[in-house]
Amino acid sequence: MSSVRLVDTTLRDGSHAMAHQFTERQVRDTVRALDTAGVSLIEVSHGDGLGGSTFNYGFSAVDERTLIAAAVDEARQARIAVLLLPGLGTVDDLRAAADLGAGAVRIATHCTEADVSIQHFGAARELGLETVGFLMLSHMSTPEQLAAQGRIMVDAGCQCVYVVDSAGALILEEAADRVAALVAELGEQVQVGYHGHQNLSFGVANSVLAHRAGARQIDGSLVALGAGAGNSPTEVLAAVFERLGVDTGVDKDVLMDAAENVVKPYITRLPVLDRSSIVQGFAGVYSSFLLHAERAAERYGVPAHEILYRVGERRYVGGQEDMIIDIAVKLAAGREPVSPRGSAG
Ligand SMILES: CC[C@H](O)CC(=O)C(=O)O
Ligand SMILES: [Mn+2]
Repeated sequence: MSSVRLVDTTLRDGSHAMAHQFTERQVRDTVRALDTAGVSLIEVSHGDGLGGSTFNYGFSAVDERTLIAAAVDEARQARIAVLLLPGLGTVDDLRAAADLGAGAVRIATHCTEADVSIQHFGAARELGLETVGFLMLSHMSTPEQLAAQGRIMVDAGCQCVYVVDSAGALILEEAADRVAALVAELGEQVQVGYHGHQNLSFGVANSVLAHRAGARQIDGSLVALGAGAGNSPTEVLAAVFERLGVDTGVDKDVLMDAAENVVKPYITRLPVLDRSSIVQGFAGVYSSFLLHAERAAERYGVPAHEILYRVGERRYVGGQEDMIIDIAVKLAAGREPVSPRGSAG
């Protein structure tokens, strides 16, 4: 029987959808439920990773170190992972997380910038952490380019490289081909993972194809709680892989219970497939830009989906959140033509 490891990111990618307002009680309850279900890796951090609580990205309600410590305290079998974006989080942040008991780090770079992670992978291995590399906005690179970037991460100490569909833009073989290229490049040496978003509704289907192409770690979030239209729902991934006879080691019924009774009651904004999130998938926009665009839209009286179309055209990447304001200001001043396509609905 083939197998796959389901990794849960409710408490990290879900932080975007919760505007980074997770409480310690929510984190404890969610970790306990995921741990009981048998999920072996649970990610907990500000949505933008260690050190993300800033004016640019949004302040956390509770210091992420308090949340990481609470997660470690609740987990019986699961390992707690943190996310780190080099340049935002530092090696000192990583040391602090390891001191709190985090056992894994996922180091995320734009899909063409793997070299900025080299120092961080080295430090993580010295700290004895499990290491994962995130190649974000993977739709912007060809399979071959991604494979070359994955090689850089692996040579630096990464044990699993992820195809990260940050924009929820990949459709079926576009996801599978990227996974297959990484598997071909990295061989048996390390694993390959897949992180999907639901903006075009392909999160789960792409995850199945990613597994068939050789991915051995797949991300999900309970109730799909995550940026944009959310992530592939962990409880659905568990049910689908069970139907396909793929061993996940998790109990889907416990996960469904956690989704219904633990996570759904605290969600302030359910992930939805609306015009803005569909435009994100269509135009290839970083999912975490959604709330930033909605806030700018309200402040400057312009449509959020128009802002997102412009962001897609300019291929902005994580860290360029301020450009969302720039576009909104220009749209409001009539200095950005509103495309017929964008205003049709
Ligand atoms: C800001 C980091 C980002 O949310 C990582 C991620 O989950 C993605 O790129 O999809
Ligand atoms: Mn994501």
